[in-house]
Amino acid sequence: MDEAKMDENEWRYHGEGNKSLVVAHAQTSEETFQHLQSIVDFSKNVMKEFLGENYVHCGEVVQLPLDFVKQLCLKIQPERPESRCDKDLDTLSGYALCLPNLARLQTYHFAEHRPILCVEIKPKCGFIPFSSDVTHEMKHKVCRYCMHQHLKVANGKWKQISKYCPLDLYSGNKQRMHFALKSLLQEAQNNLKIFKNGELIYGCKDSRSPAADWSELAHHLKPFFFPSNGLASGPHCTRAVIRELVRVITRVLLSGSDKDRLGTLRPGPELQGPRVCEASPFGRSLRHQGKAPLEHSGLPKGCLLYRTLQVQMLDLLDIEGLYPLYRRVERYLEEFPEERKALQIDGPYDEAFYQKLLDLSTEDDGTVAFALKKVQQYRVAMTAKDCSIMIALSPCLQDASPDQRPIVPSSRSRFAFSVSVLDLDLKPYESIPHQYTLDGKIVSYYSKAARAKDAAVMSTRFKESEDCTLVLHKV
Ligand SMILES: O=P(O)(O)O[C@@H]1[C@@H](OP(=O)(O)O)[C@H](OP(=O)(O)O)[C@H](O)[C@H](OP(=O)(O)O)[C@H]1OP(=O)(O)O
Ligand SMILES: Nc1ncnc2c1ncn2[C@@H]1O[C@H](COP(=O)(O)OP(=O)(O)OP(=O)(O)O)[C@@H](O)[C@H]1O
Repeated sequence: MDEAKMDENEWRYHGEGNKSLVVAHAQTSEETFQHLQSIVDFSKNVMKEFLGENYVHCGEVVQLPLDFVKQLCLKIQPERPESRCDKDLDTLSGYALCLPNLARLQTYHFAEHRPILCVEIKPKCGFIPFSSDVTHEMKHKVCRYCMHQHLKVANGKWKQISKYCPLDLYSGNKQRMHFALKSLLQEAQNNLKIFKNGELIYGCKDSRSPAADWSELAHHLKPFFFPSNGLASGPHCTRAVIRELVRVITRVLLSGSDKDRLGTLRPGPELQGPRVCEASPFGRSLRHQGKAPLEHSGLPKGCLLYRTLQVQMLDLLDIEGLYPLYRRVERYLEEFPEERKALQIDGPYDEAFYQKLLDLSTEDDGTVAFALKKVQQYRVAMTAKDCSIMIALSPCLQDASPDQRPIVPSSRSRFAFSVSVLDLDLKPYESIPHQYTLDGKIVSYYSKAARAKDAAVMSTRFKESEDCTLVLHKV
């Protein structure tokens, strides 16, 4: 074992069974501090540059008294979902990341006494890979999210397949975006949460969570969207409130000015792959109706969805093209382990790190430098594929004087709003082999499921056609 870990003060009691006593090695406080600081640096020097400063809140590393941390952990333990309780909280280092509460307005602090609605969306990957390294034809037709749904349901992570498809949300087409948001509202999984005054009122924790209740949600939302009229309750009211919510969120998602400092990625890789996922029920229903190819109005360049998609598309090679490059870096590190620091694999995530990400060339000159650049771009892209968007909305009075604050109107009210991104810690280098294996599993499971479905459709058709089979006997 590593000599550096031979200090008994860094070990602590973990648990014991009949035969074994388990002690666990704790990271030193210094390591924890460095790790948290690298998250802040990455947000500040990379994500803020790419996504724009209005959307990214980097936070800061703070030191807390250990007693306070211990008491806090005990206090919140009963509220943690069971599925997360296998992860221990760090109660030893005394360091934590302090972030603003993004469920509140980030633009308008003096309105904090006003009620706040916050919608959190984890949109996932918004494009279909166009890389020529992709070997599975299915990956050029169906997006990863839609394929992954089948595996997640089979594994019991979620109860049923969602109709949400990220390509609909990222389309910039209002109709498709409405469909995507409604689908999220039907089957929130871990892609949608709604908070009222900071308290979670909608969204599920795991597959055991009760089914979504729209009328209860509408009851919470009604005062925001229909503040002064006595819109009756019942299904009509529920539909009206949900419709307003979907429209307002769509408007906010399409907002954002080109004038905000745009990341240097612009004009960045243009969307090359298909713009519609074959598994999206929206696309399928249009195809069945024999309607023309879907209109793609595109996202306005200033909006957060556009910027996030640009960063996601730093994954130009797909995991299939990336994995051999990762192996190249690995072989180099096996030979020269001391080079890990110089390669900046674990940071520092500084200006130099950011600058290297901007080179989008895909011409492989066989060097470790090329492989490393693509690996780092892939890690950044994966981070953007897994981040969440927080939209905070607070009603403003009809007669409030117009100023610089962004305002979104709904049919009966107006909201001051802010949009922020969260969960921007860079995906670890070590997770690349896992990504590669998972990708294979997702595609092969989906292909099997799709084949089984095709077979079922064929057999129904066959049965239907049996009704009018003519059996001709030889004479
Ligand atoms: O691989 P995916 O697409 O399933 O994404 C994982 C997420 O699952 P999801 O598909 O959103 O339900 C997963 O979400 P949950 O923890 O399951 O809610 C994590 O965000 C995970 O990131 P990390 O490994 O914790 O840094 C995510 O892993 P990464 O692939 O981003 O590393
Ligand atoms: N600054 C914040 N303000 C308000 N809520 C937050 C903030 N940061 C995190 N949250 C809430 O906590 C949840 C978990 O945070 P986060 O996604 O950063 O954790 P994670 O462990 O990185 O998650 P993942 O499993 O997606 O990797 C978020 O979905 C959000 O609801």
